Amino acid sequence: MNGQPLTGQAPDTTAAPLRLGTRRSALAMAQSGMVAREVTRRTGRPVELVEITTYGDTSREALAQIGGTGVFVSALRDALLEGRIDFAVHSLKDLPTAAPEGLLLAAVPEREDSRDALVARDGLALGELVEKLAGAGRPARIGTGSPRRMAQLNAWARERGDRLETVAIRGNVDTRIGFVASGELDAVVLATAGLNRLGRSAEITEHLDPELMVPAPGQGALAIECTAAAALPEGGGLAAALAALDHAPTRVAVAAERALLATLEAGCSAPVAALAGWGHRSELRLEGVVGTVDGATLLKMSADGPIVLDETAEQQAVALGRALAARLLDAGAAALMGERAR
Ligand SMILES: NCc1[nH]cc(CCC(=O)O)c1CC(=O)O
Repeated sequence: MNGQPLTGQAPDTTAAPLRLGTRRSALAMAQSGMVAREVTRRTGRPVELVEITTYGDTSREALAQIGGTGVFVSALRDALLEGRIDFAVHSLKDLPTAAPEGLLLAAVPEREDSRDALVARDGLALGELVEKLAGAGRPARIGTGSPRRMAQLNAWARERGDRLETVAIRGNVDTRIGFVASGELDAVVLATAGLNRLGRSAEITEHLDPELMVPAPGQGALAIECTAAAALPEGGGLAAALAALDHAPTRVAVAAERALLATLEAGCSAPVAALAGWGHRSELRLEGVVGTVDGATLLKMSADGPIVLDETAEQQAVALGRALAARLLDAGAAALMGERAR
């Protein structure tokens, strides 16, 4: 392979390549390519990309109608369980919270920027955009497919007494940004991490402060998955090799975010946001948000826990996430259940 890194081990070309299953989207290919290079750099094993087409890639139905983003994940998991690939890379925020049978979360690499990003016309930030259009006598039209982003955008506008209109969109990054370029929408909101990985960070007109827009649980982080059998002696050391890419502080932080999500999912189907960050002296601060899509109600709470980064760290983080979810439910999160859950 060209562009071999100067550090790390040279690929052992005598070993059979590890097969990394990936979706064909530009973002999935970029993420998989990065992980493939990192696995080779750290283990010396060559990695080949195997394209897996998922129903979510070919269907034009709304994601909600075909069962959420889990559809992107399940085709890769089937390929793992059928032995067609050795490992897979997912966006962690797309992973269902239920632990899959027969599979192993081999590594959670260090998280990219977790913030959401605004891509707006004329290089404008959110406040400027809304004010400029108010002057023109109409609300800003902002595209996002995410109820979580809609809820927080609408809550922000309500608080300021400004008007904006959230417009449901889906499609890949090109399609979404295209709505702004074409003038159909005034802005779209996307994950910063995805844009960075695609080399499109120059198109971001504002990084949305988590004060305004708490990201999705796991946003900006990747998940590297292999079969549980890869950790057994006959697995050839694959699980241990992949574990070299693990970043414990990220893994523990997203464990707290996902525990909050899992607990809330059991009791409520409202938009959920969660972000855990490390403070001084191994303090993990978890912030959780539950709201209504119209932004009329937004419950926001946080919890701090000193966490020892030992082998129980994930369990400590899970306990923190569950405790915060319980407080949110007590404060009325359960009552925010959407129509579908009724
Ligand atoms: N829902 C799709 C999805 N899954 C992961 C990312 C971005 C990368 C990440 O969050 O790690 C995106 C696109 C987006 O939300 O803009």
